[in-house]
Amino acid sequence: MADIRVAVAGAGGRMGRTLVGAVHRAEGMVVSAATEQADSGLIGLDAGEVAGVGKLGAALRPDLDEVLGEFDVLIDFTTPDATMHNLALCRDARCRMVIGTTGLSPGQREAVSEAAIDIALVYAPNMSVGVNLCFKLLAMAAEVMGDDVDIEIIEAHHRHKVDAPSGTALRMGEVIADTLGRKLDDVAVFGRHGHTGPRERQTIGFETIRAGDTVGEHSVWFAADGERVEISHRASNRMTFARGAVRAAQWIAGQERGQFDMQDVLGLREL
Ligand SMILES: NC(=O)C1=CN([C@@H]2O[C@H](COP(=O)(O)OP(=O)(O)OC[C@H]3O[C@@H](n4cnc5c(N)ncnc54)[C@H](OP(=O)(O)O)[C@@H]3O)[C@@H](O)[C@H]2O)C=CC1
Ligand SMILES: O=C(O)C1=N[C@H](C(=O)O)C[C@H](O)C1
Repeated sequence: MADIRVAVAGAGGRMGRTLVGAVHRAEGMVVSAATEQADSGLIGLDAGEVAGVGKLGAALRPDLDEVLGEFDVLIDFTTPDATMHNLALCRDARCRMVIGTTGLSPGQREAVSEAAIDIALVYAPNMSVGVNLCFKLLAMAAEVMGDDVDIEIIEAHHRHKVDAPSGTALRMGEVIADTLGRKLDDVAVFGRHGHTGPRERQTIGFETIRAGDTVGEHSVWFAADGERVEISHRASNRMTFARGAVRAAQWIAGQERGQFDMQDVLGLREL
């Protein structure tokens, strides 16, 4: 079987460089194209050299439309606007996508779902196996502990992160709210300050820490009187996300159309 040709969007970024390395090392896959922001000083450089894995023959281009036809799957960990631009191009060209970008607005999430009418894509705020296992554990904890506990989601990331709470924390909130029959938009409380009054049991709280080079940490408290369950995940390097994205790219190459997430890729949906 021919190698899967992968394009990496934002290949000069923290995740982009890690993804180039992960795809390069993966069996049956090649980095065939790469993009960066149009005014980036990296334009024209080789994606492999930027990622520190040696020359790969894929120069960083300023727009995905220049490399349409040169890839089978696009892996996109960039910004919401860049992802929307690439989504439209991939939809028109019928190319598959793996989207890791977080901070999408409700309208942008809707656009992802609409594009999946025509193309196959994986869209997930966290591609690590551990976090996706945690989503299952959270549903189980919410089911068992139900309305008798206070639920708080605490996340910490590096100082460069631009969206808050993290996409993972929001997805954790959605999983818990869905399990409890609550609507996250109605019960979410984002940080607290001043005279807040006592806590309302139905709320789900979000606390955000941005500090140093923290890769990504999430902890969910189910707190009752007399005991507390904590479900926590700590990523210590970005390769854990990149390896998940590579698995997603391999998996989505076998799909024709539809929106999927890492629960599908990892076979966790029916567990
Ligand atoms: N789903 C998951 O498992 C994970 C998701 N993420 C998410 O991935 C995203 C990226 O994170 P991170 O790598 O840390 O961020 P970075 O800012 O390091 O990387 C984003 C890259 O995209 C580039 N970029 C911006 N606009 C365009 C464009 N129009 N075309 C091509 N490239 C563009 C940026 O260039 P410039 O710097 O010049 O603006 C930058 O190099 C975030 O949303 C983050 O939350 C992160 C880790 C795991
Ligand atoms: O920006 C990051 O770094 C990360 N973003 C993702 C998120 O917002 O959930 C996933 C991971 O925690 C790292």
